[in-house]
Amino acid sequence: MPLLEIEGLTKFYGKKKAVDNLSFSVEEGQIFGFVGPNGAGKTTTMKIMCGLLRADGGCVKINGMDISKNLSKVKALIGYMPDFFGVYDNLKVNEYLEFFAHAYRIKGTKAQKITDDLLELVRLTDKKYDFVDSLSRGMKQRLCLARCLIHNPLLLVLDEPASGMDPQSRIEMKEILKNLKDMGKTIIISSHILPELSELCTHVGIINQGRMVAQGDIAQITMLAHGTKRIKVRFAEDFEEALTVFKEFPAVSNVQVIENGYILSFDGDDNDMFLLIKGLIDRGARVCEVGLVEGSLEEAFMKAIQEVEN
Ligand SMILES: Nc1ncnc2c1ncn2[C@@H]1O[C@H](COP(=O)(O)OP(=O)(O)OP(=O)(O)O)[C@@H](O)[C@H]1O
Repeated sequence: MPLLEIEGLTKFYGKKKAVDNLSFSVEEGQIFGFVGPNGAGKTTTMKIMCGLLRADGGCVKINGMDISKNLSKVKALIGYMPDFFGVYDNLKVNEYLEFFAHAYRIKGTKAQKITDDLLELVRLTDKKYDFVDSLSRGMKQRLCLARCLIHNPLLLVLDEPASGMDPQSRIEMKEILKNLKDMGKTIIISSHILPELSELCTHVGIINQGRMVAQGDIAQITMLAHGTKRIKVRFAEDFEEALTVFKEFPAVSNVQVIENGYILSFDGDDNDMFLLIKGLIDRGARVCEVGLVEGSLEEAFMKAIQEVEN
């Protein structure tokens, strides 16, 4: 059973259809990138899945429970980070986290221990006694992330967690999200910053005009851009004979030269890949790297969006 299951979700604002018959699911342990242009319907979908907005049609299930029938139980399973951070006059960082801990009925030394652990996780331990409003935007967003984790939720829903951050803060946020991934958290993260998502996410859903236009794991989404997988093969030293070997394999096309290697389109299965690597080694190649080319998520995104618009 998937941790999150969305089926036929629809939401209107007046006559405007913001979410249009949207369906997707997220399994435990996945990091699901929710990608789309401005106004695509990401925030609306995330708010519905966290029980903050009511849908006009369709259904959201968390851990098999229908959110419309089990709102308080489901809310306890989710940590939601909105795309804005409020103003907190005269509240210090530790007071802020303890305040939210109390809201979850976590009190006393337990609340203090959770505060300390979370501040360490989001790298704000040295800001513990600073006023929240004195923090930089990046620090506030990290604090907001810590707040979402107080009740140890099963599912984290993060709406543009790195928006408006400088490059350094974005890197810090990405490192923290990687830590959460390593801890086995299931995360849905919306973003415009596609290349960053490709490093972090295991799966991606591309949304446009309220509809899911493409979804799959990173390899499937990357394939969208080229029609096939893009593979990088590198050798310990220059190996020009590779071009002859590639010609013997119909699965290989579109070969591009890089330093000590090649990037190629590969339309084959694991056995074809084994035979290709074996073929190269048998001809004397010192193969030192074979891997999927990432970073073409941007192209897949543009392609998916264009296909819908045409
Ligand atoms: N409260 C509202 N009232 C009316 N229309 C709204 C409201 N909230 C969102 N919309 C509209 O619904 C559509 C989807 O908005 P939503 O904020 O969900 O998109 P988004 O993908 O999160 O966009 P962004 O990346 O800009 O945050 C947009 O056309 C938006 O203008």
